[in-house]
Amino acid sequence: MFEPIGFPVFFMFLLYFAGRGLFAKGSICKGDFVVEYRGDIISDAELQRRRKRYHTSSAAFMFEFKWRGKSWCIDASREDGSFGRIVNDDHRHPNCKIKKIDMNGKPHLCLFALNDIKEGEEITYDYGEDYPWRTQHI
Ligand SMILES: C[S@@+](CC[C@H](N)C(=O)[O-])C[C@H]1O[C@@H](n2cnc3c(N)ncnc32)[C@H](O)[C@@H]1O
Repeated sequence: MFEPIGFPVFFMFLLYFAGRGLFAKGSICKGDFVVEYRGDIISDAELQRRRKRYHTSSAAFMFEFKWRGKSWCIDASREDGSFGRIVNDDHRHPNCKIKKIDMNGKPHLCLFALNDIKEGEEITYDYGEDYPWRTQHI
């Protein structure tokens, strides 16, 4: 698993429009690894099984993606204290980008800084699809 360098690097804060958000405790340089979106790495079949059991609040933590021609999902619905699952969406000015990293033949979703990030700035990335909140607040 990938660990952020120089822990503690983040703090959590409650945003009126998005629930919890992740914020930088110190400055982060462009290109730096920031945090991993951790959870269970599951197949598409397992995703369909879990989807039937989950409440929508848990389903919000299912990250679906394609990797090497197959559909995958990181299920981060468990409150395990990891930071990646707390990062919110910003499709206009994200400061991080998700990259798929191969580790022992399995995909890991890692966030890297798109630009220098200042202390106190919220960590964000573009979730990549259209989400209802994008038209609900500016
Ligand atoms: C992976 S969670 C992110 C952490 C979440 N804010 C929390 O409190 O646990 C994804 C959920 O956060 C909320 N969210 C993320 N980005 C948002 C945004 N820009 N505006 C409003 N809600 C957002 C949505 O409810 C979404 O389903």
